[in-house]
Amino acid sequence: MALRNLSKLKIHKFGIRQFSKEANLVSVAVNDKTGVATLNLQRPPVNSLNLEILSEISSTLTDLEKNKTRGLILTSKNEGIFSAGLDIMEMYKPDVERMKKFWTTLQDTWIKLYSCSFPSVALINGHAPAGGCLLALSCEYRVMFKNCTIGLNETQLGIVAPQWFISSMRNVIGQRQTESALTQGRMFKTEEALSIGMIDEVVENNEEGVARAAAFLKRFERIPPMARAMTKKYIRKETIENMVKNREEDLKNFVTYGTQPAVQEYLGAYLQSLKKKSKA
Ligand SMILES: CCCC/C=C/CC(=O)SCCNC(=O)CCNC(=O)[C@H](O)C(C)(C)COP(=O)(O)OP(=O)(O)OC[C@H]1O[C@@H](n2cnc3c(N)ncnc32)[C@H](O)[C@@H]1OP(=O)(O)O
Repeated sequence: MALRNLSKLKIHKFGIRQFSKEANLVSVAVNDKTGVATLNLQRPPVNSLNLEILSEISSTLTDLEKNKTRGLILTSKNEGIFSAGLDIMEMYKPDVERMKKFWTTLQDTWIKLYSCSFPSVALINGHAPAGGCLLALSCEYRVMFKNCTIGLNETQLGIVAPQWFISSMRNVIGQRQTESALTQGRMFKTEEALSIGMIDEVVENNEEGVARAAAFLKRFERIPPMARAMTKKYIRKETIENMVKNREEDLKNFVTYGTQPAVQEYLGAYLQSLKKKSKA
C-alpha cells in the first residue's frame, strides 16, 4: 500500500485507489497510472475549515509527500462550495487553547501546501472566500467553475488578513491588485478572477475541470522532479521563511487581535447575518 497512514483503503477499477481518513473530512484518491492524488474536502455543509479538517489536510499532505506523489488536485466533494474559509466558530467566543491549536494547524497546513515538492492544482468547483481562497492561492495552478466567487474578504468581516495570506495573493496577482482587492475585501466572480490572473482557466463542469487540472500536471511528466521541486522551493523560499520566522508572533497576534471585543462583535454580527441568510 502506497499510503500507509491513510485508512480504509479501497481498490477501484481503472487503477484509482480511494482513501478516507477515519473522520472522513477529507478523502484522497490516487491514480496509480499517473501518481496524481485528488484530495477532496468534504466537511458539510460548506467545507469551513475547523481544527479537525485542517489536521486531516495537514496529515494527508505529509503522507503524500512521503509517498512521492507526482501531483495534487485539491478540490471539494461539495460542488458549489470549494471552501467557506476558516470556520468562524473557531474564532467566535473561543476557547483560547483550542484557538491556538487551530491557528498552529492552519499555519502547518499552509506551510505544507505552499512548499510541497509535487505540483499542485486547485480545482475550484465552488465559492472560495477567505481561507478557501488561501488554499487555492497556495497551489501552483487554479481551474475554476463558472458563476463562483473567490477572494480574501476579511476586511468585510472587520478582520485583517495576516501577512502570509497577503503574500500568497501578492505572489499570484501582484502588489497593486492585491492592495485594491484586500482593502475592499473584494470577492471576484470567476471571469473577473481570470482577468486579473487570480485563476488560470475557467471550466464548465467537473469532468472538464479534472481534465484541465490533469493537463497542467502532465506538463511536468518530462521535467526531472528534483529540478522542478528545487526551483519551486527557491521561488517560494522568501515567503515561507518570512512566515516560519514570524509564526510565534503571528499566533500571538491572532489570539490577541481575535479576542478583542470589537473583533468578537464583528464576528458575531457576521455569523448572525450568515444564519439569517440561510434561514431566509
Ligand atoms: C482574526 C484574524 C484573521 C483571520 C482570518 C480569517 C479568514 C477566514 O477564512 S474568515 C471566514 C470567511 N468566510 C466567509 O466570509 C464565508 C462565509 N460564507 C459564505 O459566504 C457562504 O456561506 C457561502 C458562499 C460559502 C455558501 O453559501 P450557501 O448559501 O451555500 O450556504 P449558507 O446558507 O451561507 O451557509 C450554510 C451554513 O454554513 C454556515 N457557514 C457558512 N460559512 C461559514 C464559516 N466560514 N464558518 C462557520 N459557519 C459558516 C452558515 O452560517 C450556515 O449555517 P446554518 O445552517 O447553521 O445557518
